[in-house]
Amino acid sequence: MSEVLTRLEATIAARVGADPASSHTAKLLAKGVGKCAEKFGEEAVEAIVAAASGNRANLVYEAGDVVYHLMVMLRAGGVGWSEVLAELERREGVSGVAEKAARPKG
Ligand SMILES: N=c1c2ncn([C@@H]3O[C@H](COP(=O)(O)OP(=O)(O)OP(=O)(O)O)[C@@H](O)[C@H]3O)c2ncn1[C@@H]1O[C@H](COP(=O)(O)O)[C@@H](O)[C@H]1O
Repeated sequence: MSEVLTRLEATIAARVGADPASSHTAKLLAKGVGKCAEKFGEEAVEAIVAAASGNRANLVYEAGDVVYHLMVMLRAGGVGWSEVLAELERREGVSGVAEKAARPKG
């Protein structure tokens, strides 16, 4: 599963500076991290609506959009997927209550 995300991250990286007319990723990246974050938020809302309405097929589809737009936003924000994985690994075995105290401020 994570290989798909690794490939997707590489594809997104390869779209930096590409022609926005032929690549949705290039179009988003060219607009900057703010627009990428906005799109991520929109896709998250669509996934929320699918989940809340009990539409399983839509939820799977919208979750795909959410993950793709998360990866684009991370790229625009200069964060590598390996950093997110390292953060998840760090949390393994740590209780959610203790984790809250480790959250970055601001
Ligand atoms: N996983 C995705 C993916 N998921 C969703 N989308 C696109 O995200 C867009 C979301 O729909 P919207 O209506 O919100 O977007 P829009 O109307 O095109 O854009 P706005 O003008 O409204 O901002 C659609 O155009 C989808 O095709 C994706 N586009 C690309 N990928 C991956 O990225 C790869 C590279 O794509 P390109 O950058 O387009 O070559 C693809 O092979 C895929 O692996």
